[in-house]
Amino acid sequence: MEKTIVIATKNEGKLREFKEVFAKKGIDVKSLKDFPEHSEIAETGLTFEENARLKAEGYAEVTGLSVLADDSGLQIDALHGRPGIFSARYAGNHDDAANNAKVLMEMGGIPDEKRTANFHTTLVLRKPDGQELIGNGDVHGRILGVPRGNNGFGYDPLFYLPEKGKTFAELTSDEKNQVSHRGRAIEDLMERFDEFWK
Ligand SMILES: O=c1nc[nH]c2c1ncn2[C@H]1C[C@H](O)[C@@H](COP(=O)(O)OP(=O)(O)OP(=O)(O)O)O1
Ligand SMILES: [Mg+2]
Repeated sequence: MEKTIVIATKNEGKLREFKEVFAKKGIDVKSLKDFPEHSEIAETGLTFEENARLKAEGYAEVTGLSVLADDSGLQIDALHGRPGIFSARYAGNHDDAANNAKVLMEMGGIPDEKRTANFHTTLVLRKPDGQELIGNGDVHGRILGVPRGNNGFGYDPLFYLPEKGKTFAELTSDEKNQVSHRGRAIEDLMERFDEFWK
């Protein structure tokens, strides 16, 4: 039985979260750092699933191993679901501070009760033979007017979880993994993982 999964992301924040969760499950994970040749995959899909699949396929070619790719983003109701699949390149390309500033500017003047949003993750796990396992996860919260907290990455300082009374950036990584879109997508995938992996 093959034992290694390559986490095919260039995002250090995602990689940290995946490593924590998979280590607890006793699964050996590698990252793109273990493979010297890996140019970035263009995310030309129209959905999270299409983009995750493009990354899984692209990096499977590079590594020849089983690959897990994540496509995720923040969907803000008042912005009609934006930034959505464009979350990483909303303002600057992979510039978290610029992306957060753009969201805050666009949300200016929108009252608390209309600041609802959700984070979404779609995971595509692809075996070398092309078989796929897909997982999805969502978490609902609100967009603050002022960033709070120093943990996490991306839009975490703006994403407030009412039931915790904290933003994602104020949670420990364990706490975040228990409730986050990514944590839930991993759980969703894991429900069917054993059957897929054997
Ligand atoms: O838990 C999260 N907490 C805060 N922000 C998050 C989270 N999860 C996704 N995000 C944001 C970051 C990025 O702006 C976009 C994902 O874009 P996405 O293309 O999936 O990832 P990426 O380009 O950073 O790395 P890669 O494509 O190599 O996996 O959504
Ligand atoms: Mg990306």
